[in-house]
Amino acid sequence: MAVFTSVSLDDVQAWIAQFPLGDAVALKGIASGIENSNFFLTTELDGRRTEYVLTIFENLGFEQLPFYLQLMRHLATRGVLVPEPVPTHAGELCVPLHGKPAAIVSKLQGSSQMAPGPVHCAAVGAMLAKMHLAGQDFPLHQPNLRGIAWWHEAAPAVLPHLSEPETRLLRSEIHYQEAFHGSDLHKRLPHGPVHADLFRNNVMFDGERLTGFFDFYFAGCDTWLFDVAVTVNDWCVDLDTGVLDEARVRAMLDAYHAVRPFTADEQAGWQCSLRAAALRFWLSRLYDLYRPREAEILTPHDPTHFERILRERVAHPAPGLLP
Ligand SMILES: Nc1ncnc2c1ncn2[C@@H]1O[C@H](COP(=O)(O)OP(=O)(O)OP(=O)(O)O)[C@@H](O)[C@H]1O
Ligand SMILES: N[C@@H](CCO)C(=O)O
Repeated sequence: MAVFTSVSLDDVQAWIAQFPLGDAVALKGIASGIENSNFFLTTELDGRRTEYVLTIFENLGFEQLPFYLQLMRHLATRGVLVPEPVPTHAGELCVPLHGKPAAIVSKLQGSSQMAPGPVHCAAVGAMLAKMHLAGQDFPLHQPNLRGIAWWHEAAPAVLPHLSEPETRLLRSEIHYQEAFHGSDLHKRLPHGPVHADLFRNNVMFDGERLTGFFDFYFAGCDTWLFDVAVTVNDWCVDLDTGVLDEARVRAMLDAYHAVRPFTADEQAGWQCSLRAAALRFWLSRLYDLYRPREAEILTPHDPTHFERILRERVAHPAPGLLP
């Protein structure tokens, strides 16, 4: 989206007094993204101009936001490259603007790399491992809100819209994942705060230099392996076929492993996790496509892309976690 809530520079000039950022001197709506209203905000303090991102949360409430914003802050202070939320004079990371929760975070340099090569995948893998380790002592807990409990809620809403082969695939995969999620193996997988949506459009690069992960608003606690699987399923696929590109997979996994070595249990759970990650986005895209909407205008993402990826992961084993 873009901008659901319209905000003028005048509105922000009064509002920004609660932050230690000086004056607001420019505000520009950002025309991508589908969840929130985002703006580039320029402030001036002691003659120095700095750019930030102002986000107005359209669907998230004040009760969920501390997990995301505190997590970003926790990670930033441990050297993980993520936007750092700016606290108000009173120490709040999130305050109302036009009646909705809003936050100011630091602006990452660069742009998204939408045609990544092995060098980009290696940088993402290494930073992801660093992020998982840095999140280990994060004190807040929130489940992955798009995890298996949500799959059980969402499936009945989309099933009436599906063809016979789609219905069979969805039912059988949920059944398969219930067994995996209920297994002792799954309980032994290392877990903690995960990004859970680390797609190409949620990472910034300046050339080959990774400048940060952003859009933490699907983060939650889950297995680290699930996060790796979500990331591989987006960064390392041929977008037309869903087939994994071995060179990119190896680059990402080897770089991750060099920072945080995979366990034997993770090797055993890898193929199941790739399927879980494909199912999660197939289902959320179906749900966004079919659920009744109010006045909201959205261009839903294509669910068939993740149906193809899921069928591909079921049919062919992916490259292993270790070479
Ligand atoms: N901290 C940041 N630094 C630089 N640019 C940012 C930052 N946060 C957001 N952006 C820019 O704003 C755009 C939209 O942000 P984001 O993807 O978080 O929006 P969203 O509505 O949550 O989107 P999505 O559709 O991915 O859920 C990004 O593509 C990026 O260009
Ligand atoms: N990354 C998600 C969109 C929500 O951020 C998708 O591609 O379906």
